[in-house]
Amino acid sequence: MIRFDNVAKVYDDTSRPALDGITTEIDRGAFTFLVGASGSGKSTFIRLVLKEEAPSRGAVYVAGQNVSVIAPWRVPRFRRGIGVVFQDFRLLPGKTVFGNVAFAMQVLGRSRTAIKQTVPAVLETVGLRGKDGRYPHELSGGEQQRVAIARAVVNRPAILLADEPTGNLDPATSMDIMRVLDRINQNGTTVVMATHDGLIVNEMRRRVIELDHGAIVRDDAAGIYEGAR
Ligand SMILES: Nc1ncnc2c1ncn2[C@@H]1O[C@H](COP(=O)(O)OP(=O)(O)OP(=O)(O)O)[C@@H](O)[C@H]1O
Repeated sequence: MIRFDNVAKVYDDTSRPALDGITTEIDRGAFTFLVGASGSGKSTFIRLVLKEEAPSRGAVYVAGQNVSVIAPWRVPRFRRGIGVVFQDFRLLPGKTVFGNVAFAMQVLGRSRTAIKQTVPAVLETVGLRGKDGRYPHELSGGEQQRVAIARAVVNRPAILLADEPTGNLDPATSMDIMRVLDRINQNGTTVVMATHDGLIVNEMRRRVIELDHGAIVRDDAAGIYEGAR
């Protein structure tokens, strides 16, 4: 589903590569943790999958396609196949829970009927039944992240990328969010989650790819993470 073939990334204004010779493959339907200390390259990995950055060397393939050769006018359609969740939720403050999730369908021109059918079902999946009329400031952090996840998956992307999705949440709330991500993965979505939270990684027992200074230093099928080296 996602393949990195000897990928290096050097940002223009730095000399040290953010990613340095990464070769790895993530299967369709897998749940994969990307771990490592701050600055190890996790977010860069995610940005390359999204074609927000271009590799300086090597190639990134998503669903068999080399992302470097996707024409600019095709990039929006390419990104529609990928849901993204961030640490800071990034909800629209002036829209309700329903409105935030519906907006992701509206921008694709989906019908009102489709939106009315789909949004409640997705809110149910993330555990937000009954909260559809609330505004983001009326929700806990965990609930806001559930809205962000609902918005990311409402158009049924093949891949969900989560960059430190539990970074602003307490341990119990973080585990609730992990159960939501796990459910989405069970429904067939390939999930890649960047984190430095060893507690979560050790609880979930999924594949762990560990980065250190832009290189893969460990890749375990049902790994644990002791924390940053
Ligand atoms: N836009 C940029 N321009 C220049 N250098 C960058 C840019 N983005 C990241 N870097 C550098 O690339 C390296 C990897 O950063 P990256 O954000 O991918 O790491 P990370 O593992 O996601 O860290 P964090 O957990 O702190 O988000 C770091 O040295 C960082 O300073």
